Amino acid sequence: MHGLYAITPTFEQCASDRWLMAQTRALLTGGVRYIQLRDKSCDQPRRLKVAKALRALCAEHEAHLLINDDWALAQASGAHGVHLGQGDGSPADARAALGKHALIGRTCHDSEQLAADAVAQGASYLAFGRFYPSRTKPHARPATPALLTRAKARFNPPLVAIGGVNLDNAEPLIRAGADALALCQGLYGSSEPESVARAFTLLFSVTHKQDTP
Ligand SMILES: Cc1ncc(COP(=O)(O)OP(=O)(O)O)c(N)n1
Ligand SMILES: Cc1nc(C(=O)O)sc1CCOP(=O)(O)O
Repeated sequence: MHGLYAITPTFEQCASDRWLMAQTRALLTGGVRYIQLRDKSCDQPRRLKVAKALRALCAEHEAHLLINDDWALAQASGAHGVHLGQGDGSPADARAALGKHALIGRTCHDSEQLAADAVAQGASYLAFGRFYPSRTKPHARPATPALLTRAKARFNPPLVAIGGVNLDNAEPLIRAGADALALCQGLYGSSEPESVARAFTLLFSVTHKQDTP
């Protein structure tokens, strides 16, 4: 896993499902490789309908769909995987349900111990954050880029950095060891989503080139 990872606004925050699809299409065209459906509603029929539509859009762009919190919805919609917070059940159970190829992400906040637990339970990637103040999740626990560097040296799975990331503050996270950057506001909040996604793709490639001896 590497590159740009877009997290949808909740249904409550979306102007409409049509808007969500149009914005997602633009982000995928701009180079986003992973989409996470993050919705907190109990509207199961709508959640399934949107998940299936996002799954089809991702297929058109050879991108991956993950579902936040809910591996049963991932299974029902044919998504590629699930993102699990600390209260969302174990990666091992999700792996048993979704199979060996599923992408299973785990929130590790600012903790190497949580990351070690996630690795032991078969997580596909480790998510650390938040790195900057986040309007999407104002009370998220702060983490620092130095944690990414330590985690890079210690763990094999890819590292995802999340929280308040934008084009102006992303570079130190890539340099510190983030394989992927996960953003909600910085991508879905943009009036020019395709251009912003392209600019991130360029930033990844320039930063990696500069870091290669
Ligand atoms: C890539 C990524 N990292 C962290 C989170 C946070 O997930 P979680 O701890 O489950 O919190 P909520 O998203 O459910 O509020 C994430 N969603 N994605
Ligand atoms: C969903 C989420 N989880 C976080 C964590 O630190 O665990 S920060 C966050 C919000 C990400 O959205 P934005 O890019 O708009 O800040």
